Amino acid sequence: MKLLLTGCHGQLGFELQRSLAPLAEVIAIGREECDLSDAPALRALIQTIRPDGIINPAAYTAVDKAESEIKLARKINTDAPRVMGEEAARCGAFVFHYSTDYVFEGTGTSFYRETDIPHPQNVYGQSKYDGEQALRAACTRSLVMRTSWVVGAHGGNFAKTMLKLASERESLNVVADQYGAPTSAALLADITAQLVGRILQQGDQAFPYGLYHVAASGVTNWHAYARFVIAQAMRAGKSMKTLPEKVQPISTAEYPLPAKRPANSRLDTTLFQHTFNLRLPDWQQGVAHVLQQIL
Ligand SMILES: NC(=O)C1=CN([C@@H]2O[C@H](COP(=O)(O)OP(=O)(O)OC[C@H]3O[C@@H](n4cnc5c(N)ncnc54)[C@H](OP(=O)(O)O)[C@@H]3O)[C@@H](O)[C@H]2O)C=CC1
Ligand SMILES: Cc1cn([C@H]2C[C@H](O)[C@@H](COP(=O)(O)OP(=O)(O)O[C@H]3O[C@@H](C)C(=O)[C@@H](O)[C@H]3O)O2)c(=O)[nH]c1=O
Ligand SMILES: [Mg+2]
Repeated sequence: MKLLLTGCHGQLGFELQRSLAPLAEVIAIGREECDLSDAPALRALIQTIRPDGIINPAAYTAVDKAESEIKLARKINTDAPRVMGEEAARCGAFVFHYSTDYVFEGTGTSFYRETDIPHPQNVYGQSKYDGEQALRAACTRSLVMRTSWVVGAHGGNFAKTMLKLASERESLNVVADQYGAPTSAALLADITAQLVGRILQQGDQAFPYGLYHVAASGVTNWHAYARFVIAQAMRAGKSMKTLPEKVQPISTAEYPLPAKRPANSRLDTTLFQHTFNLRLPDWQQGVAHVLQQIL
């Protein structure tokens, strides 16, 4: 089996290179090999490689910058998945794709299910939602995993930002009214490999393609998450200028940014866990493991 893996230098792409390696021949591409905003180049590449499967963790993930780079965000997050779906359908390949909690409006406190209607509040979220739809419409053999707050040892993320800021400043202000679950890139990569392995062994006649919510279990907010990360770093012997109790809880209104974030990013993962008979560990486990690697 031959797999085409995009975004191989990103958080998730890096972990997928590891987790997919024992299963198949993996052709891992980064921006150097193919600029995903160039649809004809992407089409040509897929036609040349003729993969059995496309795994697409590549995305435009700069949430605030997307507000002013709308066209580019749409090319990468909407048009590229559409092209992948069209070309996969043509060569009989399957597509695994990732999406985000930011497709939801984020009101209330209940856990979002796959049947809830998205209502993105920012350009990134809209471009990712449109990408899910475009891919699903173009290719029935596509699996979309919506996840949240991805954290990995390789690449940029909130936890690393907090470690850096806490080593430089005496105190930090972090929003305490946005709720969700940090999900480790390694967990998503391991799950992806499990599912690819099933297709490899059993074929995909009965494989339940579709849309699933896949995030670590439990819930936190960015403020509590920041405190957790700093406390773990101190336990590992790192000196921090900001002590966990010096991380001040603030409201979203007190931290204005170009892109509006959902206050509620809770994802209900029941459908995924039941369908695939896999369990999703608590967010703390994944974050602790990432921190062990970083620290
Ligand atoms: N990060 C998060 O918190 C969350 C992410 N997701 C989704 O999960 C998936 C993986 O995210 P994550 O690994 O964190 O993302 P990263 O930002 O870490 O990685 C994305 C990768 O995509 C590549 N890329 C961006 N633009 C292009 C382009 N024009 N051509 C080729 N490659 C490009 C980047 O390359 P380069 O390094 O050169 O920029 C980067 O390697 C994405 O679909 C994302 O939307 C979902 C929920 C939360
Ligand atoms: C750095 C910093 C951020 N914040 C706030 C801003 C924001 O509301 C929240 C998170 O900040 P970030 O900019 O790191 O998070 P953001 O880039 O919005 O993270 C999102 O990325 C995309 C790709 C996704 O798909 C989402 O699931 C989510 O992970 O923390 C503070 O309150 N204080 C700070 O010092
Ligand atoms: Mg960000």
